[in-house]
Amino acid sequence: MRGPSFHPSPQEICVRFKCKPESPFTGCLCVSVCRTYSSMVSRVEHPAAGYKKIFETVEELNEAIPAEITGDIPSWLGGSLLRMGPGLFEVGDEPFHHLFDGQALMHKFDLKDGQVTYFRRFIRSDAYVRAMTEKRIVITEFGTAAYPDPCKNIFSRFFTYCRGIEVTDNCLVNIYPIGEDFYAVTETNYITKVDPDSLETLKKVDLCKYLSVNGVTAHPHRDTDGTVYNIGNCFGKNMSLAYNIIKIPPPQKDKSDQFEKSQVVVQLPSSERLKPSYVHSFGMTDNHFVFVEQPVKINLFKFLSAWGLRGATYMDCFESNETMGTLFHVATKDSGGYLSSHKFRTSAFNIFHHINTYEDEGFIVVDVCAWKGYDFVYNYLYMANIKQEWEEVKKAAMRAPQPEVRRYVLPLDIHREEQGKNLVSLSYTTATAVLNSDGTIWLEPEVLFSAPRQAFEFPQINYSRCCGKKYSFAYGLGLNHFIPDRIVKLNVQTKETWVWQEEECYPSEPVFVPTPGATEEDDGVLLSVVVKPGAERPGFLLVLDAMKLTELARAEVSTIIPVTLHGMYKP
Ligand SMILES: CCCCCCCCCCCCCCCC(=O)OC/C=C(C)/C=C/C=C(C)/C=C/C1=C(C)CCCC1(C)C
Ligand SMILES: [Fe+2]
Repeated sequence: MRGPSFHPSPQEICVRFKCKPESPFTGCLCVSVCRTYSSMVSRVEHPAAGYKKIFETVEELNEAIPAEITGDIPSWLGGSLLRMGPGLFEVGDEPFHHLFDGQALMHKFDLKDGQVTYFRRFIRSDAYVRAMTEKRIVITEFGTAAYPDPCKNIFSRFFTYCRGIEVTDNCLVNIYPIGEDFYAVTETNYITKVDPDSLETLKKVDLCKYLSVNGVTAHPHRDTDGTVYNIGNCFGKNMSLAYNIIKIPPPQKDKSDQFEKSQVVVQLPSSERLKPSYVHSFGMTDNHFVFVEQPVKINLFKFLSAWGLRGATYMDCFESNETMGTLFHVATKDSGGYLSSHKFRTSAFNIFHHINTYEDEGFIVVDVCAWKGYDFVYNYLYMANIKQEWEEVKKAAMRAPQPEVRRYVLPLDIHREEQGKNLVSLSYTTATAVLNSDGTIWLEPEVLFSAPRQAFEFPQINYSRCCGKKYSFAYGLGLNHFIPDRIVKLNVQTKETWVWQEEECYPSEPVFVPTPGATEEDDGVLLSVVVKPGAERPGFLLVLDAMKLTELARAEVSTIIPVTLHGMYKP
């Protein structure tokens, strides 16, 4: 299998060994050893279906375990890679059905003095603790319904329903700092304070106590002073619907509670009554917020009524709007003004991750990981889909929306007399924006990367240097029919790509860590947790040179590490 799978295509050369494509695919150095090549497109097949292992339950660890290192870890790299993901995929004989349901497991690779250790603990959320105590799924998760306790009599079961549904606090999606504290998060109103050293669960915080939001994304933005911005749905009084952008200030001199000082800074109206769009991330430049209102909708009527129904889940409340296309909203950051005078529109796509957003010569450039069409991508992420045999996995992904990295360009200064013309005059992009007679602006993107069923997802950038600024490099996880099987670097200016890939290896989102004092944007390393199921030590922390995407080191442990979604590096 290995030869054909890893050989470069005729347009590519192997960056490590400079092998040229040969026909047939044999006898080339890169066939047996090359792990890096200069194309994004994967031709790797997974007939052994080793990826199933990353979706299986593991036990937490009582103490950190040592890793065996090969290669050289840069001496300046001392800190912790913290990551979140599902780690318990069933409770007794009750399975969690969706990828985003498993109970939150927090992972930590510690790097210190050339040594690496690995540790993991489950978050003691109410969802987890009660599942462990009652030995059943007690709290409804994203795609799995909790059923009432069969031991309770009919009256107490009735009252359980009448109390309404308990919103999940299963913080499996991400971890980030607020002030000096660290929070594991999902997308509901509950975030969980954790100790990043011991991985202990410290405190559950209900954001509804402080802010008018029903939940916030797991992808906040952070200013250099530590101010945290985020966006969430708000189902207000009289069913008024909005997307609220919130601001949590940095630690206060008087040590007062930051949450007490948090506030809604911008309110963006929902384009459809009773049906706000699902929001997973947003863009932030030095002066603006950008929110993309996608055709994946939360039907509030279903949301409020479905909870009374036996077996309903969050997934049951989503629906697609087949006619609205996709809307871009822009708001100013400082004065909290909403630029409502212009409506930016384009055709339908799903969006989960913004890559970066910046201002240039009076335009806002918005780079995103897009999935074409209005069909909800999460419909394809049920465990029953992604744990199938490889041929079935591929068949299911054929029907799903197709991924593409896109650049949209929004003009800020618009004049009525410019109707029908392309308003984008940036020299380096083919993206267009045309003013219509009804005052709306129709956007067409520039495609930065596209290959059938090969996604560039879970994007990362050199955040501290480039967030909100013109930049060159994005790093991402390559999904092959939804299976994560490579790490990719994309030059968003030239569209050049680099790939790290190894047979039977399943990596995670690559986290960029800059070299101290670096002058180049891509001077640093990428950290990714990789699973290699058949290996003697099947889990490892991979350290890549972010410039060349070549391996610097790996630190292997003798345990499988289940799939992780997002995380951070704590220096
Ligand atoms: C790492 C490899 C994974 C392998 C396959 C991945 C394929 C991915 C393809 C697309 C990219 C998608 C990225 C999504 C990443 C992610 O982490 O998503 C997790 C999201 C979760 C768990 C969302 C939970 C949201 C909830 C519980 C929302 C609840 C609510 C409503 C639905 C409406 C009312 C408000 C409320 C309660 C907040
Ligand atoms: Fe995400």
